[in-house]
Amino acid sequence: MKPVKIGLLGLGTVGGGTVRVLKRNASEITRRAGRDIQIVAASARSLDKARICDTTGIRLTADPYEIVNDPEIDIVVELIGGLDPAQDLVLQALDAGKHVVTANKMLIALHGNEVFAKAREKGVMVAFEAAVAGGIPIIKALREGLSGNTVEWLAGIINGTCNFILTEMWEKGRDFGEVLKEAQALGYAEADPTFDVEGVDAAHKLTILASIAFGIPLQFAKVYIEGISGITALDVTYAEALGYRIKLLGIARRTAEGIELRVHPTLIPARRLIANVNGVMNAVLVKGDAVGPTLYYGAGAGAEPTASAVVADIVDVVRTLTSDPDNRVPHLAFQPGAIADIPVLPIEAVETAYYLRLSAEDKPGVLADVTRILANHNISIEAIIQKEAPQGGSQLPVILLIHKVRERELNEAVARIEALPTIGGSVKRIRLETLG
Ligand SMILES: NC(=O)c1ccc[n+]([C@@H]2O[C@H](COP(=O)([O-])OP(=O)(O)OC[C@H]3O[C@@H](n4cnc5c(N)ncnc54)[C@H](O)[C@@H]3O)[C@@H](O)[C@H]2O)c1
Ligand SMILES: N[C@@H](CCO)C(=O)O
Ligand code: NA
Repeated sequence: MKPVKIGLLGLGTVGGGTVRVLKRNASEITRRAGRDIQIVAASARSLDKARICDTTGIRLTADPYEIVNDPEIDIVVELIGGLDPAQDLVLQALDAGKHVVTANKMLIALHGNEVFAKAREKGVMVAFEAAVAGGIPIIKALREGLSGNTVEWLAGIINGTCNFILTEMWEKGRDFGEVLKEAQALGYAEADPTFDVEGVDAAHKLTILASIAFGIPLQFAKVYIEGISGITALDVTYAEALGYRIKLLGIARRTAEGIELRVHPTLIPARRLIANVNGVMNAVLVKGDAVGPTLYYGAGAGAEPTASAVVADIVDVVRTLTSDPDNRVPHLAFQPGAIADIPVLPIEAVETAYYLRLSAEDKPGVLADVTRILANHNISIEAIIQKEAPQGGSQLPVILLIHKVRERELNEAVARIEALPTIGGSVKRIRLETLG
C-alpha cells in the first residue's frame, strides 16, 4: 500500500518533536498503523533557522497554504498555535478533504464547534489529543475508556508552565519571573506566556475536557479563570505548614444546580497523589460513577511528550482512513445531536472551602472581630494560625482555613473583614479542595 502523506504546519517545539518521533519510531509506527507514514512537506516562518529535528527528505516552505492546497497530502498536522492563521488553515484543509491533527487547544476551545461541523460535512477527522495535558492520553481515556460512566467531576493540573513555576517556588524558593523565563527556554510556555500564568491556557484545556466528560458544548467564555501571578512564596510556605500544596487546577463538576467550570490556584492536601505532581508534569483526576476516581499522569508539555500525542493521533487517523465517517468516535465523545446544554454556574454560586490570609494589628479582640463576622455569615473555621510579625512590622499574618461556603456569602464576609480598622490591606483568598 502506498504511504500516507503528512504535511506539517509549524516546525517549532512540537513540530520538531513530531518529526523526530515519526522518523525514529517509523518501523514501530508502521507495524501499528498498517501503512508507512511519510512527512512530505513542512512549513515554518523562517526556513534557515536551526531546528531540533533533521528535515532531510522533507520539502520545506514558508507558505503553509502550499501544504493545505497540496493534493498529494492526506493529513495536515497543525502545530502553529493561536487563531490566525491556524484557524483558516485548518478550515481550508478540511474543505480540501484532508484529515487534521492539531495541538491547538485555543482553536478547539474557541472554535471547535465550527471546526467539527466542517469535518463532519466533509467526512474527515480532526484529532486533538496533544491539545490537553500534552502526552497524557486523557482525551482517549475520557472519550473511550470511560464511556460507560457518568462523570461526576474532574480536576487537573493541566498547565505545565504553572506547575513548573509553583514547584520551583515551593522546592527551591525561586523567584516567579526567573522560573518563567526557564519554562520559556525549555519550550513549555505559550507564545504569549501570560496565557499560561493567568490561567487562560488551562481554561482552554478545561473547556475541552468538560465538553468531552459531560457532553456539553465547548463554552470557554463561561469558565471562571484566575491565574497564579498573585501566589507568593509566603502562601506556599504557610500552605505547606498546614499540610497543603498549592496547584493551579482546572475543575469541572456536575452538581444538582448545573456545571462548575473553574481554573484557579487551589490548596490540596499534601497526601493526595495529585499534590505530588511536580515540575512540568500534568495529572488529571476523573471521578466516574462506576469506576470511581482515576488518575492520569505524565508530561504536560515539551517537544517529544507532546509529539507522542500528535503521532498517536496520526496513527488513529491512518487506522480509520477507510472507515464509515458515521461510525467513528465522535469528536466530543457524545453524538453531535446529543450534546446537552446544561447550565454553567456563575462563580458566585459555587461552594468551596478557603484559605484566607490577613494582616491584623497585634491588639486584643482583633481575631474575635474576624471570627464574629465569619460566624454571622454561617462560615465555620477549620483552622486558625497566627504568625510572627515580619521584621520591623506591627501587623501579624493570620491564616484561616474555612469550611465550604458559597462564593457570594464569602464575598460579603470578606468585605466586612477588610473594612475593620484593625485589618490592613485586602484579605488573600485561595480556594481549597480535598479532592476526596
Ligand atoms: N510546546 C509545548 O510543550 C506544547 C504542548 C502542547 C501543545 N502545544 C501547542 O502546540 C502548538 C505549537 O506550539 P510550539 O510550542 O511548538 O510553538 P513554537 O512557537 O515552538 O512553533 C510554532 C511554529 O509555527 C510557525 N509559525 C508561527 N506563526 C506562524 C504564522 N503566522 N504562519 C506560519 N507559521 C507560523 C513557527 O515558524 C514555528 O515553526 C501550539 O498550539 C501550542 O499551544 C505546545
Ligand atoms: N504552555 C502549555 C503547553 C502544553 O499545552 C503548558 O505549559 O502546559
Ligand atoms: Na493529551
